[in-house]
Amino acid sequence: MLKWLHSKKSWRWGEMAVKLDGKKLATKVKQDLEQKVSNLKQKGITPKLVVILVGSDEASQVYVRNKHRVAQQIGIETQDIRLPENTAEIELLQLISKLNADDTVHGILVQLPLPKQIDAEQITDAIAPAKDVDGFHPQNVGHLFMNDPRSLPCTPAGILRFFQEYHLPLAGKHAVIVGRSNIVGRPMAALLLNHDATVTITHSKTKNLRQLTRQADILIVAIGKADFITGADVKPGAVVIDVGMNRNAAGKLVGDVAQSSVDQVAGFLTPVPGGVGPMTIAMLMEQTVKFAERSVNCGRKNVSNS
Ligand SMILES: Nc1nc2c(c(=O)[nH]1)N[C@@H](CN(C=O)c1ccc(C(=O)N[C@@H](CCC(=O)O)C(=O)O)cc1)CN2
Ligand SMILES: [Mg+2]
Repeated sequence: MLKWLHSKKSWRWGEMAVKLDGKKLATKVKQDLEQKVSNLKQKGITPKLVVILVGSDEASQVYVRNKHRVAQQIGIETQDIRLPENTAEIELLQLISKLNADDTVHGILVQLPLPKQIDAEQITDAIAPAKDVDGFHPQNVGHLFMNDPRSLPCTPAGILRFFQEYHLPLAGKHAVIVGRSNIVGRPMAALLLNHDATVTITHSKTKNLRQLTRQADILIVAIGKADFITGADVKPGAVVIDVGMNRNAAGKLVGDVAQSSVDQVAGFLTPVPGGVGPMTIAMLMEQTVKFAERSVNCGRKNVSNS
């Protein structure tokens, strides 16, 4: 654990929130992974991640490019599969089936969102649970909810890592999650529950939502609305995690939290950009390396390197 990451300082009234630095933490995770990848390569295994992008969504292209860049920095082999916007669901299913059977591939990721003719649920169901680096397969979701996680969705995993690295306690704390998506809100709730937090999930139909957020020791906001949470909605000293990524009128990337007002009230706060986002990609790399390590333990070698 690196000393510079975690502040032992406790928050006091009138102080600005301590920034939870996702860029720094992601750098540390990636450095640790470089060593693990090098160890694997000595055993004849090169971790391999396949990323599939269907269509030409601009933001997705940026995220996918970043995934390949970070993987290559660490020494993970990647395969970049681009399919046209009008790809039929069956074509994607056939591709996944081939990749499931390929022993050189440790992780398969289909970038979301998908074009409307493709049912994302059919696709996540088709990826072999042992290669599901996104943790979206129902089997992996079930294991997570039974407190026996096999593969974690990357954004919640990255959020959990902040708590661990900054020594922020979870047991007995009241965590309020704003948003109930399959990618963030629901798995986040399971993960926090597994760490003994008391969890409330809120969403668009929740009555008196702001009364709940004001009671939160830990507030996780993933609702997709700029400035949805302000300082008035936050308990003094709370840990606030901003998962939002919205473009404001000036085209600037902003979260779901009004950062300048929440900064005055919260004890700890993730910035946007540079908070949760970089950790999502770091966790994807960690999961890919874990799957490759697991393949060693199962006696499955990476054929191209063995
Ligand atoms: N199959 C998946 N699809 C999607 C996921 C996912 O986890 N699996 N999550 C998001 C997109 N995403 C990764 O895929 C992602 C989004 C943003 C970032 C990030 O680092 N953001 C930066 C800012 C980037 C910018 O300037 O635009 C930050 O917050 O600092 C990483 C990953 C939906 N799809
Ligand atoms: Mg299904």
